[in-house]
Amino acid sequence: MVGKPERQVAVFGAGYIGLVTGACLAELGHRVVVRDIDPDKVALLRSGDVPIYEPGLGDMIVRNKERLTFTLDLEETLRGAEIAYVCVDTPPSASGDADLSRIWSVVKSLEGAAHLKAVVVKSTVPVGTGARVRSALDAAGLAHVGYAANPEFTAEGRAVADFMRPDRIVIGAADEAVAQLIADLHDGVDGPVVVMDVRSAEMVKLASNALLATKISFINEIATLCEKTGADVEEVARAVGLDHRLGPHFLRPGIGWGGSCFPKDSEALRQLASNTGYHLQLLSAVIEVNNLQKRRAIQKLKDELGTLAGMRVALLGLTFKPGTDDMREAPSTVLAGRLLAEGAEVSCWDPMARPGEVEPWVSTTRHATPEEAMAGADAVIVVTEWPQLKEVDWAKAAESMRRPVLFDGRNLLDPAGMRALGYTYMSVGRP
Ligand SMILES: NC(=O)C1=CN([C@@H]2O[C@H](COP(=O)(O)OP(=O)(O)OC[C@H]3O[C@@H](n4cnc5c(N)ncnc54)[C@H](O)[C@@H]3O)[C@@H](O)[C@H]2O)C=CC1
Ligand SMILES: O=C(O)[C@H]1O[C@H](OP(=O)(O)OP(=O)(O)OC[C@H]2O[C@@H](n3ccc(=O)[nH]c3=O)[C@H](O)[C@@H]2O)[C@H](O)[C@@H](O)[C@@H]1O
Repeated sequence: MVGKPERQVAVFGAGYIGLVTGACLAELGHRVVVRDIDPDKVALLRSGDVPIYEPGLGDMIVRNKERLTFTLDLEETLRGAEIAYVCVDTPPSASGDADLSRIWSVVKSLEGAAHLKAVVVKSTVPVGTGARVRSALDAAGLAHVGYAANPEFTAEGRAVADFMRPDRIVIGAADEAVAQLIADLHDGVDGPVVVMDVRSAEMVKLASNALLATKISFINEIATLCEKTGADVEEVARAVGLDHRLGPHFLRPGIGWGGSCFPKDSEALRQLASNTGYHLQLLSAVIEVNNLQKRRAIQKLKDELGTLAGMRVALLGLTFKPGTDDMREAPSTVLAGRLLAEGAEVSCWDPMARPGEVEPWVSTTRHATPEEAMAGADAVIVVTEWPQLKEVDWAKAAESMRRPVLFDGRNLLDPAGMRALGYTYMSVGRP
């Protein structure tokens, strides 16, 4: 740690974001206590294990074990803490609005922590949440404690690297000294600090995710049109992305976006608008295109096979993207559900997923290798572009299938090569 003083930080939530935040702040030289209410998670962390898969995280936790502790205990969390970071989950509620109950539970637990200098919300929240937290802190006699929004932009599978080298650190605060305190906490992080008011910082997070999702839905619609007109979306996306005003990122067509954030955050932003009486037309279309994209994959198979009833379909990859074990809102779940509803049998493979004993996974058979999942199948769908799929002996796998029908939902494989192996090959927006 160079320059800025070392701080004592309390982190609430030992999930993807809380763990990465806690570990990275410890790496920067701060003393960090991470609290969770899940006893199993805390026990695992205390035993030296990491409950999630995130590259580099385990090593970072071990490296900083003198400065980084995990606890269930509130008093231990807050003892000597100067800054309280709120990193709890904000899942969708039945209405589509973000469920902030865990945020309120943490804010309530801060009552009495008069020694804090600042409370910082990192969780993704609707615009206006900070103002409500501010009022709650004031009402709890903590008017002297600063407040900041510090939304997180890391992507799973590269969260540690993203945290240490972000495109920007956004800090929303009404008070300059509080903004400076949080900026100083990031001393050693390689990225620009952008300070603004709290509401704008909250909006930056939601707008960023919505725009990323928009780019993907846009290219997926263009892919559909490519299929109808004979153009190749991969060529189109490559050349469109060369325009520096548009950029090459988030133009990969596929079976639709999923994950713990795009689906919930886009819906939460839509509902935030609805709550003000405004209908976000563009974002609504972005969500609709994404929902259709997953169903279109199943329709394509149905068209090819005549029926899905009684067919065995192999799903290769289950997590919402490679490099993570996260199954939240994974497109594979919709595909499996639709296939089962059509009367198909589902076999699957994934190197990381933890689907658990819930529908639709309880009715599927999981295999140790892609080849095993494909043996005897009538069709196979590449759902997640795991690098392992590049190593599959596709020729042998084709022979082992009842019918070598392949829907490449991530445009991972070479169409001509796969057709030469005997596959009836379909992909997203490529001839
Ligand atoms: N997962 C990601 O890559 C990103 C997530 N975010 C946002 O960060 C927030 C957290 O997301 P994740 O880490 O993915 O969620 P998560 O579900 O992995 O972790 C949340 C943790 O908070 C714990 N928790 C709940 N109530 C608590 C309380 N009262 N005190 C202490 N711990 C409590 C839960 O037991 C859980 O371990 C969400 O708002 C999400 O939208 C933002 C950017 C990226
Ligand atoms: O708020 C969040 O939680 C995070 O959400 C996303 O990160 P993440 O969900 O981890 O993963 P992404 O790499 O963005 O992928 C999201 C989904 O979009 C899909 N995707 C992504 C890019 C693309 O070109 N095409 C495409 O279909 C992926 O397959 C995946 O299903 C954002 O990239 C992060 O900046 C943000 O912090």
